[in-house]
Amino acid sequence: MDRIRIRGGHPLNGTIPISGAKNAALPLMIASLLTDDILILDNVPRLADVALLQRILGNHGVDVMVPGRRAGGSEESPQTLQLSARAIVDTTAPYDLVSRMRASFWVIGPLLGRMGEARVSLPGGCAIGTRPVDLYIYALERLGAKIDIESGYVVASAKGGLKGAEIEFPKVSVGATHTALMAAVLAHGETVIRNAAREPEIGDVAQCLIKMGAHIEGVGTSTLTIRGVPRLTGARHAVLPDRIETGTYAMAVAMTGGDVLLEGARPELLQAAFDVLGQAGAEIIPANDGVRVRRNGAGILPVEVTTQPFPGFPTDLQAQLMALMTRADGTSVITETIFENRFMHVQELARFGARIQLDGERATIEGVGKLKGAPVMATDLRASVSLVIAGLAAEGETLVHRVYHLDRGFERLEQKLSRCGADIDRISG
Ligand SMILES: CC(=O)N[C@H]1[C@@H](OP(=O)(O)OP(=O)(O)OC[C@H]2O[C@@H](n3ccc(=O)[nH]c3=O)[C@H](O)[C@@H]2O)O[C@H](CO)[C@@H](O)[C@@H]1O
Ligand SMILES: C=C(OP(=O)(O)O)C(=O)O
Repeated sequence: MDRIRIRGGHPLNGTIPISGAKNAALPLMIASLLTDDILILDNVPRLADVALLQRILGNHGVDVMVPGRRAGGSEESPQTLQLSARAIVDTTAPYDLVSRMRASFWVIGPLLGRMGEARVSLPGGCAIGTRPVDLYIYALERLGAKIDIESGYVVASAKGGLKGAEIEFPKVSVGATHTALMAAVLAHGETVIRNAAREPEIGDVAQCLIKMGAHIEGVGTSTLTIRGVPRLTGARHAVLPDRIETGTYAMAVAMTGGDVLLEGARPELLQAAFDVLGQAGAEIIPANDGVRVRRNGAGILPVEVTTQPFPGFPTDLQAQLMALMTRADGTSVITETIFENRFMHVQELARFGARIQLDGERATIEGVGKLKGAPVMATDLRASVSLVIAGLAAEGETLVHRVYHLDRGFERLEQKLSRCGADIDRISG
């Protein structure tokens, strides 16, 4: 199995291109199930999750084509996918595929909306908590679906079609909002989703659905009003830039010192994270073609941060911030309120010599003068990249095992970092 080797201690300087967002590309690809026309998606990142979702969609009958590359194009150019769900041949999403990726469960909304039935395995994804699906079931039942759980599958049917309804989520959920939205666009009548998640990736999907002919009001707010239409058409849409990848590299620069342009990044997508980085002593400078992040000379200052749904500080950057705070001049407190078990990086960061104490949802991080490289391994995507950030600043060699987590969510990670001066490479096999 591949490993990433890092020899720490080099500042980062240069340009890092930001890829399309994984967490937008996945639901956008799933939206292709809603139409028998062609959906063209530009700026799709080359990630293991995207490849796996192509297989899952293929199982339902979706043809996924990668149109001929432009002259001069390469593996580094953003990818365009053409998705055609002319005929849905199977409404079952099987365990062996869905158990590997949380977002694949979201096919349940479009399958139910278009076909009136779906049989989808309960999902897997990063091991960061129990991750129940009660809110999805609540939303689909409100839309008139009959739901049963049978042998690990959610079996949903709506023979006469879904019917618009009031859906008020008791808790903010990204996936349940995506699912309710994608189910409601083809329902009869009006749906109002209250306490909807406001993550920018939901707005991106809503904008694409509008291009496909959906009627959606309130995009970007916590109340979405959807007037169902009988059919959607094809469209062309570019995936928005990845705010979590942006924040991750920003924290890497804050950790190592240096000056990097995050090309194509949109700062308004992660204002809360940039505010925290500013408090920590990094300079965040908006540029025409992205955002510059710089830390030259100054030490890293400790912070107190609580994860929240958007527009708050994202849980998907919590592990990376913790890695940064291991080197702060003082004690930081990070409170994780979204997932109850998202601290798997703590024991691995300790291998570098970090001092972190856990008390329920609170982590107290006492900054240390230096980290020392170590063999490490993480059980989820963002935790894995937090170990890369620690390794970039640690003395000596770090080996990050179980690289497949990183490949789920970070495109060409070692290339992007090595071009900015990091000593990092992949050991295959
Ligand atoms: C592919 C993707 O976009 N994944 C993101 C998505 O995950 P995901 O959509 O799984 O996260 P949710 O927003 O649904 O989860 C938020 C909280 O709601 C709880 N919950 C959720 C559904 C439900 O039916 N019942 C319930 O209790 C979860 O256990 C969690 O405590 O949003 C998370 C929160 O920003 C991010 O960390 C993930 O990267
Ligand atoms: C938790 C994540 O992914 P997933 O929801 O697919 O497990 C993530 O992107 O950080």
